[in-house]
Amino acid sequence: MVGGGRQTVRVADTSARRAPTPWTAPTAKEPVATTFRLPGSKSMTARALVLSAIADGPSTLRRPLRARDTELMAAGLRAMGSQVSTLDDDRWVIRPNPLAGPAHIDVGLAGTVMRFAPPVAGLATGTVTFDGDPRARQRPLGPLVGALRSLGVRIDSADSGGLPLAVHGTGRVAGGEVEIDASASSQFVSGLLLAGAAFERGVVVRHAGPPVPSAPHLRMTALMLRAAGAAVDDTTPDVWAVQPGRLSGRAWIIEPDLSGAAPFFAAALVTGGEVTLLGWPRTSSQPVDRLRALLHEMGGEVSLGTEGLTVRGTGAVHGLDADLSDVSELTPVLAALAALADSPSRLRGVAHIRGHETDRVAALARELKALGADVTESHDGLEIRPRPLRGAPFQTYDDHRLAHAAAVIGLAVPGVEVDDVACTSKTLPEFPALWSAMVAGS
Ligand SMILES: O=C(O)C1=C[C@@H](OP(=O)(O)O)[C@@H](O)[C@H](O)C1
Ligand SMILES: C=C(OP(=O)(O)O)C(=O)O
Repeated sequence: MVGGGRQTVRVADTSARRAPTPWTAPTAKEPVATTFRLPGSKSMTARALVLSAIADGPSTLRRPLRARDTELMAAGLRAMGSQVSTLDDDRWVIRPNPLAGPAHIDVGLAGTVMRFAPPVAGLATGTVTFDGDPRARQRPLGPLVGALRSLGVRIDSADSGGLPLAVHGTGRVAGGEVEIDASASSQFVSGLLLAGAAFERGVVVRHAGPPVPSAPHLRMTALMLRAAGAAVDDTTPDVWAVQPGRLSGRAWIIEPDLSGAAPFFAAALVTGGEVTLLGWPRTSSQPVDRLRALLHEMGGEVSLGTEGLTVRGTGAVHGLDADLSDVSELTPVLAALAALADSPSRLRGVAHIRGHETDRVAALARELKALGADVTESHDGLEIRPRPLRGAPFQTYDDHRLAHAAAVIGLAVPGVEVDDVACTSKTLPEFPALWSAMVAGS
């Protein structure tokens, strides 16, 4: 078989199948009242790992996220020669080494690993192969592979342009200007930029196509590159430039994960309770103002105090009409709130989440309908008209954020039977324990 005129890769299927863990989502008898800590942001941990692996000195990550996605990133960088010590939960240490193959990287189901690691592999000497869970082979990757090829990296791919891949690194990437359609994922752009300072001519990425989602994640990429010493120009819409140059090793302090906190904050709204996330920074690279506005529109209050970020529910949950393209990770939890609201909702602008861990638009429509909600699916979102809900089986499709959505509904609807809560290990292995403790305390 030949992929795009190039040799197609065949590597062993490395997907580790877990036994599913069924879970009855606990129902809240009282308003929740909890103050809790969360591990670091998945997105910041992934970026800090990549930047540290191509820096010119050692780095530390304080309060990183230990979860499947970030462990896979650490393992992938290790496979290419970086020293990545993750023994201490609070402090990971990365010592960069010359990157080299042969190596194999299991991306699991992590968009960050499948989009951020191949550009780094282009900088290695030798061949680095990539594969992941069956669903990872269906997630969009072709535009990134095409962009890397035009920047001078030799890559074999599946016919689709996606996984499995073999990146034949030569120890150098010419870099320069490249055009890409990044409408399927902002991570294509982030991946090119994160490695771009180490390309001989740096990189200039021009997006052409429907709008790029997840603008806050692109700002996070630019911010963290600058913090590592890179010169980044993101002043022109849809164009990002990173000058060639050395990156410094540094101490990264990882913020708590705002998207991971979203279901807990939603619990404050559903139960009319109060939830505080400790350790929230004064200034954040995550879209906290947007979350504040969305939760406010749905009936909650968000405030930042000395203790942390607090969300209070008022007892009422209102419907929402919003374009979520910049915060699409929040769609499953907001859809769950919408199903419990006192008025209809329209969640728009998220066509690209059909390429996330599962087709989230279709999966949410199907599972919310199974609970009795009146849902219409459009190409780029959902219309949700609340109706009385009933307990029923709820399938997660290996998607951690589908499990979060089920948990939120379960607070108010007894008998939501989640087929596999262990899929939350992708970004927050502690989820079931933290959730049950929150509800038990209510
Ligand atoms: O760069 C990142 O860390 C991420 C970017 C977004 O990806 P998409 O732009 O593909 O939605 C987001 O949904 C994902 O969870 C994390
Ligand atoms: C879309 C997500 O993940 P990924 O980084 O795998 O794209 C997510 O965590 O909601």
